[in-house]
Amino acid sequence: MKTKQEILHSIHHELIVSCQALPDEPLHSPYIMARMAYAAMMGGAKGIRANSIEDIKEIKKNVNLPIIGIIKNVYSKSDVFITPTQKEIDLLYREGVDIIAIDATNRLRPDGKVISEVFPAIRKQYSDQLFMADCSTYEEGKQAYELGFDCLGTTLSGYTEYTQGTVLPDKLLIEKLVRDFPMPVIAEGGIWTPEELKCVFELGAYSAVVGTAITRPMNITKRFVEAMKSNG
Ligand SMILES: CC(=O)N[C@H](C=O)[C@@H](O)[C@H](O)[C@H](O)COP(=O)(O)O
Repeated sequence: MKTKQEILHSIHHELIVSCQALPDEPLHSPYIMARMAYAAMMGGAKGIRANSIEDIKEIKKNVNLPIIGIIKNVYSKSDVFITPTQKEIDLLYREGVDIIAIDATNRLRPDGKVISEVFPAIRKQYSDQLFMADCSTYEEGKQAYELGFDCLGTTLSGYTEYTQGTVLPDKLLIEKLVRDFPMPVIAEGGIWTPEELKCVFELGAYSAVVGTAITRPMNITKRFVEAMKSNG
């Protein structure tokens, strides 16, 4: 089994590809996500971000790369949907993923608590597990650093009510987190081009996750169609 340091080292300055398709997306299927992950590996990715136990199990059969695991679950009365409760964390831990990513925003979770109330017990219970904090702001990153997360992600910038409209990738957030916190900062969210990927690394990102631009053909098609229309 790899140590925490070995896992982090293996994704340092490397590309992680997010292979996700929710039930309402055209490619929703563990089989397809595993093929996506395999293609990403063949293309040179050094990590996979994946959602759900079903997808993770299938990806593991096909790909021998570190996995950032999440479980997206929508509960009523809460906007937190990326690994929102202890239940999803337990499932991911039992399945075994290299890094568990959790919503680390300041929003109320389905259990009525905020991350600063729930994470200390999780950190204690699963001391051998790497945790990534999916943040949307600098303050959330700071708090996650203080709470003992192992790496920070910019995943939720642009996706919380108070960050809506942020231009992605959120270069300013990446830059500030890198500057102030001596821990891996993973650039994630809205990286669409190789140039943008290069740029986030120049800003000091430890590694970067690219999802939609590689693994969501419907959205990629839309971009082409929209570009075509806007050019008359
Ligand atoms: C906000 C949210 O739900 N983000 C999710 C997090 O796991 C995924 O749907 C994204 O695809 C992933 O973050 C990668 O980002 P992008 O697809 O922009 O490269």
